[in-house]
Amino acid sequence: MFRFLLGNSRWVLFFSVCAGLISGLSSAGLIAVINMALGNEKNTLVLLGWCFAGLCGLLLVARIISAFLLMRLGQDVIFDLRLKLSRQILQVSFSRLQKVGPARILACLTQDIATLAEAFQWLPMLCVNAAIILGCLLYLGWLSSALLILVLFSILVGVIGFRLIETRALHSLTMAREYDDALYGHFRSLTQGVKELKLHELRRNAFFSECLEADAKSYRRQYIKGISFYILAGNWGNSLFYLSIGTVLFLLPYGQEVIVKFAQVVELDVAVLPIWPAMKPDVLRGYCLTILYMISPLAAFVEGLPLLAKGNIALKKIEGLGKDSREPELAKPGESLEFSHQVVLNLMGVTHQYSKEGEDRPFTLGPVDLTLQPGEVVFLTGGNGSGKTTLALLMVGLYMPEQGIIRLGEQCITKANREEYRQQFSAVFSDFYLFDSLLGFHGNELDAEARAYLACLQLDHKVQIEHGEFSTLDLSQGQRKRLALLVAYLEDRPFYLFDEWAADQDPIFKKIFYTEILPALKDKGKTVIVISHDEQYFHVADRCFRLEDGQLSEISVV
Ligand SMILES: Nc1ncnc2c1ncn2[C@@H]1O[C@H](COP(=O)(O)OP(=O)(O)OP(=O)(O)O)[C@@H](O)[C@H]1O
Repeated sequence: MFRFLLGNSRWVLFFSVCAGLISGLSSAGLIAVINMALGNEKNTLVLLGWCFAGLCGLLLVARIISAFLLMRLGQDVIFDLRLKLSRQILQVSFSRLQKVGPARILACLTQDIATLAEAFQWLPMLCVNAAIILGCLLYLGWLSSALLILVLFSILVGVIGFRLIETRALHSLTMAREYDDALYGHFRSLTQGVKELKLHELRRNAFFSECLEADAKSYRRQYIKGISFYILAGNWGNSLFYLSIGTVLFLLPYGQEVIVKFAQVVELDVAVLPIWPAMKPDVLRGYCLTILYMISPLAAFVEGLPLLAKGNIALKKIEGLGKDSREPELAKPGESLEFSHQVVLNLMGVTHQYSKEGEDRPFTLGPVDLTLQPGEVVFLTGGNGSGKTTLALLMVGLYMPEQGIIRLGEQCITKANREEYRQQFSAVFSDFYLFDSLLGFHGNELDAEARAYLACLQLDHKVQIEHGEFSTLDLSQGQRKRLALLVAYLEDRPFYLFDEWAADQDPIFKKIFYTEILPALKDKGKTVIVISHDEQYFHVADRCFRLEDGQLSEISVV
């Protein structure tokens, strides 16, 4: 995580770490002053008092600066990450996005970024506590090098033990995070499939116990395991410090006596023994004070480590998603090309294949050869799973042909102009999405124009439009589709695609769609592709095509 922060804003990190270090050193200075004041005469107390006040001030300012800078940095990074990830998702190809899956994307955008935010919030305290510990160690070294070695040894043993336990903790927390993805998938099913779940008790019970509860339990088990290891590791580190105080206070004097006696027996000069600290009372008092002072920042430091670990796991997940969805497909400025209106759309030998693991015969669409003239209304029919939507996605540029070429007028569609190409299409898919306002539209006449279309679509008694915002989206499926058609009208593009648009309409409006709306679009010179099963209206089409197992053939319209 530090590496990540370093890559994002090294100077802010540098200043905040410096401020953190100053605060830590001031803390150590405070202990030194307290220790001196405890053992000193009254005449030096004034000077020590001033030192104490100065250090308190410095400590306060340095802590505030360090915490503020790190908090700012953390929030800036999260802001950038949120936007970067969302931008990347908007730029990546549709097929890749389908492979990544909505549950994983949602889990990253909500859960992982929130976890990272939590870890960043804790980061300032981590730095301040680390600095206090460092300052205390420096003071210990100044008091007695032997005591410093003893404490460093305790820390080393503590760190080795901690790392050994932490490996297991990290493994469990990583596993817990994997269950999060699965849980997000179940939460989607819970909200989107609520009708089906409510209607079928056995399905509801099975979904609850076999999917939701099972994965929630696995998550809980792994999480508890991970955090328990951290609790164990943290207390192990803490107890080592008490052990080192006990050693110095109670064992060393006794050990000292033993060694002195032993030196006398073997006639050895005690002074030549290499590390033999002269344990003066003020050194001992300073040592105990410092260790006791260190214990709470150390405990806070250790308590925050699981948060840091979870932050790291979240960061890896976000980076993983970023990597899996990295595929800059927008054309660089200057590369995209303008298309002229009223041009021929040509699909030449276009294919697309879905391959799934374990599937013996993957679905293949094509090769498709199709030419659409401006102002032509073309119907596309075929059985379920025959490839109609796949062909539609290829036509509108959401899928890239694996083989073959798409030409619009004189231009072949490539990566460089695909974004521009897609802007030639207005589409209402069978799984369309409605935004609650007319995003991306401007102009003073927008509301008036939209209201006129609302009246045409017989929606004006249900929905109002004010400043480009729909008054409600709580409509029937057929009404929502009419609203989606309104948005497509406003887009006013050369190509229109309707994927089973009429399927949810009543017979009266179905008739209006086929006999009034489609001809009106044709009269305006639009090329219209209609996926439909309404054979009674096939005569409206200029040409009609059928798809069977991915193979396209023209059929008679009468
Ligand atoms: N994202 C996907 N990943 C893998 N296979 C897919 C995917 N989408 C569709 N398929 C497969 O491709 C085939 C064609 O699907 P498509 O949605 O194009 O059919 P369709 O003719 O529109 O069907 P329907 O009339 O039921 O909407 C199907 O066999 C389907 O299983």
